[in-house]
Amino acid sequence: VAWLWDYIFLRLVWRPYTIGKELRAQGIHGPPYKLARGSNEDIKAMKEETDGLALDVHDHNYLQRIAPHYLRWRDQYGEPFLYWFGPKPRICIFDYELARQILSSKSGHFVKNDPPATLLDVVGKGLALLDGIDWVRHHRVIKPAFAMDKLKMMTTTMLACAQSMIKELENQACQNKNVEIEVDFNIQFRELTADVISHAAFGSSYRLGKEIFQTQHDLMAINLASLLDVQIPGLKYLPTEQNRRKWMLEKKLRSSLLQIIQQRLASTCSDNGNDLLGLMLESCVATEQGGKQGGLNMSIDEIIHECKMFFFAGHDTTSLLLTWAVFLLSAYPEWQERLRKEVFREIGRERPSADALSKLKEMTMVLLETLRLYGPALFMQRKPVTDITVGSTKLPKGVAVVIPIPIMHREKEVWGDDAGGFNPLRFENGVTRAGKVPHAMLAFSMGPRSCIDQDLAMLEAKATLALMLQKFSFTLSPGYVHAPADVFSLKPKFGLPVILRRLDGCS
Ligand code: HEM
Repeated sequence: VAWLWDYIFLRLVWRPYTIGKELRAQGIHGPPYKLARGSNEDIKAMKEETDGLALDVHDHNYLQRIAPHYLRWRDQYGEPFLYWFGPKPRICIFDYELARQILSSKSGHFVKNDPPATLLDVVGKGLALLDGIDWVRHHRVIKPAFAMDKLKMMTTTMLACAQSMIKELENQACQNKNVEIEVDFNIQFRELTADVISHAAFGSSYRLGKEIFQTQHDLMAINLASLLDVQIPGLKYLPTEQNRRKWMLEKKLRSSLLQIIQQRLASTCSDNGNDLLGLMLESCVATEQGGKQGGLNMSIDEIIHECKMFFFAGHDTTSLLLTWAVFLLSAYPEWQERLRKEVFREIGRERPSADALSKLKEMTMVLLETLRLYGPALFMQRKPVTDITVGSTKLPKGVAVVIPIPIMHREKEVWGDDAGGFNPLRFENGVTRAGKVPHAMLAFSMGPRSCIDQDLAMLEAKATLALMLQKFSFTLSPGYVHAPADVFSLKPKFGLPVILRRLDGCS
C-alpha cells in the first residue's frame, strides 16, 4: 500500500500538480500534464508529423525534424517553458547566460539528470553520468589518458587506421580501371572510429571491439524505439520477445568487455599499458592491494561501465563529426578546394604529423562550423539538488533543465543574421570570438563537465580529412536525402552516400 501511495499518488499525481503550480506562479507555462504519459504522446505525434520532411542540402534548419515540440511550445508558451517526460517535469531554456550559470556551476548544486534506465544500460554509468565524489574519483583516473602528449602518441594509431581505410578505398576505386566509387561515409566513419578507439584507447583486438560496437548499436536501436512509451512498472522483467533480445545483447556486451579486460590482465600483469584501460586497471589493481593510490581505485564493474561509455562516446560522436564535415564539404565544393589547398600547402603529400595538423587553420574553422550546425550532441540536461534561483528563475529541486544546443546555435542575437547559414569564416578569430558571447559554442559543452576528449576528436577528424583531401575529391551521391535525425545524437537518417574520385587517377 505504501508503494502504491508513493508511486501512483505522489509520483504520478501530487508532485506534477505541485511543481506545475509552483512554476506557473513564476510565469513558466507549458503543455498540460497528462497522467503518467506527461507530454510523451504529443512529442511522438509531432515528431511523426515532421519525420517525412526532407531538406535541400543547403538548408541547415532541420529543427522541425528533430525538435518540433520545442519550437511549437516556445512559440506557444514563451521561454523558458515546462513540459513533462512521463511524470517528470522538464524546463527547456534558451538563454545563454542561464545556460552558462548552470553549466559552469562548481558548487555541486547541479547534477546530471538520470537518463531513462533503458539508455543507461547501453551507455553505462560512466564519467559523463556520475556526480560528486564518484565523478572526482573517476575523473582523476581518466583525465591523464587524454593529456596532449598522449594524444600526440595516439595520432600515429589514428593515422594508421585512417590510412588503411583510404588505401582500401583507393583500391576499390581502381578496380576495373574506374576512378570513382560510391561510399556511405556514415558507415565508413563508424568503422574507422570504432577501429581507432579500440586500438588507441583500449588496445583491444579490432574484431572484439567491432563486436562491442555492433552490440551497443543494436541495443540502442531497441531502447530508443521504446523511449517515449509509457513506462509500466515491472514490464521490463517480463520475457517478451523484445526483452529477451535485449537481455541477450546486454549479456553479450558485458561478456565481450570482460573478455577484453581479462585478456589485458592476463597479458601484462605488472604493466597494464599507458592507455585508458591500462590506467583504470592499475587503479583497480591498487584497490586489491589495499588502495595504495589513495582513493583513486575503481572496481571491475565500474571499469565495465566506463568502457561502455567510452566506446559509445568515443566513436559515435567523432564519426558523426566526420560524417557531417564530409557532407558540408561535398555541398560546398569551394570550401573543399580551399581545404585541399591548405593541406597541400602545409603538409604536401606527406603523412601528416600532430604538429602539422595543428597548422590547418581553415580546416579547424570548417570543423567548428560543422559542430555549430551539425554538432552530434543535441540536448544537455542538468537538475538542481536543492531549490535554487538562477537569474530570475527559481528552479525547484529535481526539476530537470534542458539546454537545446542546436536551437541555441541558431540564435540570431548571438550568431548574427547568417546564423542559419554555413560560414566557417565566423571562426576566423577563434571560437570565443565567433558569437556575441564568448561561450556561444556549446558543441562540447562548457565548464567542469565539458567534453573530456575534444582534442582527440578534433585531431582525429583533422587527420582523417587531411588524408582524404590528399587523395580524393568528393560530391554527394544523387541518392543522398538530407534528413538529419535525432537518434540520441544527430545522424543522417538515410546515411551519407558520396561519390569519391581519385585525384591522381589509376595507373
Ligand atoms: C565530436 C566529438 C564529440 C562531441 C561533439 C562531444 C560532445 C560532448 C558534450 C556536449 C559533452 C557534455 C555533455 C553534458 O554536459 O551533458 C561531452 C562530455 C563527455 N565526452 Fe564528449 N564529445 C565528443 C567526443 C568525445 C570522445 C572522442 C570521447 C572519448 C573517447 C568523449 C568522452 C566524453 C566524456 C567522458 C564526457 C563526460 C565528461 C564529464 O562529465 O566529466 N567525447 N562530450
